[in-house]
Amino acid sequence: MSKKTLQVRVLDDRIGTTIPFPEYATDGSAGLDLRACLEAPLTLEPGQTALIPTGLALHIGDPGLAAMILPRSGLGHKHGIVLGNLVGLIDSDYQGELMVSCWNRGNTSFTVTVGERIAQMVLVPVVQADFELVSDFQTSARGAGGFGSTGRH
Ligand SMILES: O=c1ccn([C@H]2C[C@H](O)[C@@H](COP(=O)(O)OP(=O)(O)OP(=O)(O)O)O2)c(=O)[nH]1
Ligand SMILES: [Mg+2]
Repeated sequence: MSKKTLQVRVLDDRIGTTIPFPEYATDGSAGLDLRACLEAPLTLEPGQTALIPTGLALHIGDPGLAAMILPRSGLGHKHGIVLGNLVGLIDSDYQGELMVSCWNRGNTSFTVTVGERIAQMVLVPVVQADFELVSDFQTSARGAGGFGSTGRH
C-alpha cells in the first residue's frame, strides 16, 4: 500500500460532526465512501438523476494522480443507485466541491438520507501521453483486429 497526503477543505460544518469525514473502512479498502451532504433527504424517482454535494473539496495537486468516483456495489446492485456519469473523474488541478451525480436506474424510488454513503472514491495513478506521429506501426500479434476478433463475436 502506498500513502499520500492530500489537501482537503471542509465546506460544510456538519462534516466531522453529524456527517462523518470520509475514511477507509478497512486497512485493505481501495475506496473511501463519500457521503451525501444534503440539507434534507432526497427522493430519486426511477430514471431521475441528482447532483449531490459532498461538502468537501480536494486538491490532489499532483498530475501523476487522479481520483475516480465509482458506485457502491450494494447500492448499485440492490437499489439501482449508480452514477449519472457512470464514473466520475477528478482532475489533479480541480479545487471545487466534490460532487456525486446519483442516478436511479432502477424501477422503484429511492430516498438518499442526509450523510448516507452514496459513492466511493479511489485515488489512481495517471500518465500523461506525449504523441509521436508515425505513418505505420510495427505489426503486433493483434494488429487492427478488434471487437471479438480473438473469439466469439
Ligand atoms: O463525478 C464527478 C466528476 C467530476 N467532478 C469535478 C472534478 C473534475 O475535475 C471536474 C470536471 O470533470 P470532467 O472533466 O469529467 O467534466 P467535463 O464535462 O469535461 O468538464 P470540464 O470542461 O470542466 O473539464 O468536475 C466531480 O466533482 N464529480
Ligand atoms: Mg473535462
